Amino acid sequence: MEQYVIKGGQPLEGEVTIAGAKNAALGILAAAVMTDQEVIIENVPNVRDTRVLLQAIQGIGATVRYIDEHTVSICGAAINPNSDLCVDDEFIRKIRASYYLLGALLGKYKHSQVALPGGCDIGARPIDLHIKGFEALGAQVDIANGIISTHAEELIGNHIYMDVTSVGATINIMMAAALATGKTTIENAAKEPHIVDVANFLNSMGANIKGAGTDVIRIRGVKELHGTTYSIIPDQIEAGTFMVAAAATKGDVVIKNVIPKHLEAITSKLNEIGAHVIEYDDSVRVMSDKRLKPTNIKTLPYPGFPTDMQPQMAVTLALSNGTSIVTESIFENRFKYVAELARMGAHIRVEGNTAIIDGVESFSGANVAAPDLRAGAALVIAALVADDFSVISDIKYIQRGYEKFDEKIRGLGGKIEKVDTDKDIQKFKLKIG
Ligand SMILES: CC(=O)N[C@H]1[C@@H](OP(=O)(O)OP(=O)(O)OC[C@H]2O[C@@H](n3ccc(=O)[nH]c3=O)[C@H](O)[C@@H]2O)O[C@H](CO)[C@@H](O)[C@@H]1O
Ligand SMILES: C=C(OP(=O)(O)O)C(=O)O
Repeated sequence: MEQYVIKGGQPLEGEVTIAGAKNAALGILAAAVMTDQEVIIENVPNVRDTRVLLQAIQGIGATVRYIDEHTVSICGAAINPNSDLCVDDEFIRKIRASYYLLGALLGKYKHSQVALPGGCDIGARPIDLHIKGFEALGAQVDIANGIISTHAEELIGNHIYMDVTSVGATINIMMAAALATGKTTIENAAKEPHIVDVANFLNSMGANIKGAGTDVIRIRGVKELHGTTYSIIPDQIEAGTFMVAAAATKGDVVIKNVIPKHLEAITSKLNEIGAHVIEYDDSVRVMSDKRLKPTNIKTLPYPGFPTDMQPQMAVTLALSNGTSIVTESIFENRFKYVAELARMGAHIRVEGNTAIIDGVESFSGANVAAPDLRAGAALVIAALVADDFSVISDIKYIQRGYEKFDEKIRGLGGKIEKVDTDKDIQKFKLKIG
């Protein structure tokens, strides 16, 4: 089983290039099957979730071809509309974004079947808003034997109000409505950068979507979509993770291929706690040379502080010179890293959706397990700061969303290696000393 072994204490220094956004890629790859023409998608992050989704897309009959490591060609022409279009296997059940195939296939073929989604175990994660959205467009939705099925004679545009802001439901409804008859309005839509990216992608295929990035999205259905070439935006969360890692290790890192506007919530918190962030056109530089200050954080939908950055920032605050309060308002089970971090000497108390963090001067290396994707990344940051060696197991979660994470950290001087066996761990320890 792959693990990371890390020797902490080295400030991260140098330059790192950020991959395409996982959460935009997942929507865009699914939406690519909505035309029979070839779609070429550039800047696709080569992570486990995108590979699993591409396999599923191939599984329903589409032609999928890697042009290079980050460029994928998808052609839906060979999909048989009369097949059951059923997407289900042990891998697809583990990812969240499998549900985008529900909206994409429903829009194009007026029916779809997908296994109930998985994704990180960070809360109950219901899909009622997706279902209500499809039903509002005239689809019948059923769940049986772990499969969600949709079916419609015709999809008809409607006015949809979402009582909870949901990234997934906004994207799913947008995809289905793009090929519905008439006009759909989504009110209280999510505004994350990946919503805008999926909308821009669909528009580049001939869809008519306006207002993405605001809380009212208006979609005028079109008869069909056509092929396109499209480049995915940089990953806001991967960039934020390296920003926080630079600050936590008292390093100096230039993070390249980013959209600084998407990072504002993270930049402003890092500046507030005493790190120094400089923004350039498509990069940011994060520097820190002293112990950081505490602060309070509340996760919120974009443009608020992203829940996907909460664990990484909490690790940084756990090393600050005071008490911080972190409130998680999106997912009810996103503090699972706290027990692991305690093994490294962190002082964090969780009460409901709040973590009270009393900063400590340093962490000590420990053997810990990644409970989910971002918590895993947070534990890597903690290990990069800790005295001595740490071993992080269950890195399969981290690999869901970070491309070449260990390689990129090594490029910044971090002492990390991906290993398989205890013998490899001993070898690393002897090498690093
Ligand atoms: C693949 C992907 O893009 N995942 C991201 C997406 O997840 P995901 O799309 O699952 O997250 P949502 O934005 O839908 O969830 C936000 C909140 O709405 C609730 N909700 C959601 C749908 C629904 O039908 N009913 C309902 O009550 C959820 O339980 C949660 O409390 O956005 C999250 C919030 O930014 C991120 O943490 C995830 O990284
Ligand atoms: C929670 C995440 O992903 P998913 O929604 O795919 O589980 C994430 O990217 O942090």
